[in-house]
Amino acid sequence: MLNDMKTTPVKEAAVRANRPIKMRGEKVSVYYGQKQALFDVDLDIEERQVTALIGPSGCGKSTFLRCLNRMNDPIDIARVEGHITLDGQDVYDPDIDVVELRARVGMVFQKPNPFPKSIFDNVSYGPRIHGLAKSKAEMEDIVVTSLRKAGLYEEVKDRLDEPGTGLSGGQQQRLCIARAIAVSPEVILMDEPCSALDPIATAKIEELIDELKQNYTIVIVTHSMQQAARVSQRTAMFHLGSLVEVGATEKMFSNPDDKRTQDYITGRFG
Ligand SMILES: Nc1ncnc2c1ncn2[C@@H]1O[C@H](COP(=O)(O)OP(=O)(O)OP(=O)(O)O)[C@@H](O)[C@H]1O
Repeated sequence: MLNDMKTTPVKEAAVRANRPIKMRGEKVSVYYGQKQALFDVDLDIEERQVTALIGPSGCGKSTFLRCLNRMNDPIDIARVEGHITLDGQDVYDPDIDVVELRARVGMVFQKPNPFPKSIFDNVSYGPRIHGLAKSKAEMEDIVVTSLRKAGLYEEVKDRLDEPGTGLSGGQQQRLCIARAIAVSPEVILMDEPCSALDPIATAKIEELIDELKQNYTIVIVTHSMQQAARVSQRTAMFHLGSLVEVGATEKMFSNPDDKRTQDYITGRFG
C-alpha cells in the first residue's frame, strides 16, 4: 500500500533505497499565521537509519521535524497541510492519541531539559504514565536498561536518587535520551542535540546515535556539516522552506545534484 503512493522526482533517491519507510511526509506545507514556512515537502524517513536535516537558518528543518510527532500542535498560529504517516498511518488523523504518538516518536531537544526530579524519576516518568511497568522491579529494570542504552548508567549508578539537573550538560542530554528510550519509541527526533555541548560530550552523543540506529529510526536536525556527515546515512537539504534534495549522505557530501546543496556544504552560504 505504502509503495503505491505517488512519488515526485525529489524523492527518487529515497524510493530507490530498499529499506522500509518508517515515516513519510507528503506535500507537507506549514504556515505560521500568514507566513508559509514549508512548501510541499515530500520526504521519506527510512527505518533504522539516521536521517540528517540540514540547511541554512530558518529554512524549516525544525518545523518539519516537529510535524513528525505533532509538536507544532500547541502553537496556535501553526497550520499543517499534507500528510505525515507513521507505518502508513496518518499521524494527523483525529483518532490518533497524541500522547501515544509522542511515545512512539520521541524527541530530544537542543538544550538538555531534565525534569527537576531525581535521575531515576526522570527515566521512570514516561513508563509510569504509560503504565509500562507492573512492579517496582520491572520499573527498575526499565530505568537501568534505558540508562545503559543511553551510555549513562556507569556514570550515575551510585546516585540514581540525586537530581538530574545536577549532571553535566552532556550527561543531562544522555539522561534526556534515556528518558526518550524508556517508553520504547520507534523513532527518535533530535533537534540540534549537541549544540549546547562541548566537543567531548558531542562525540559521546554521536557515538550513541550510531549505536541507537540499530534499534531506532533517528531524525536529526544539525547545523554541523561534519556531524551530519559523521552520524547520518541519509541527508535532506532544505532551503527557504523547500526540500532541495535528499539522498545517501556520502553522495550528498561528495557529489550533490543541486547547486544550493553544493554551496551550503562548502560554506558558501548559511
Ligand atoms: N512559532 C513560530 N511562530 C512563527 N514563526 C515561526 C515559528 N517557528 C518557526 N517560525 C518561522 O518559520 C521559519 C522556519 O523556522 P524553523 O525553526 O523551522 O527553521 P530552521 O531551519 O529549523 O531554523 P534554525 O536552523 O535557525 O533553527 C522561520 O522563518 C521561522 O521564523
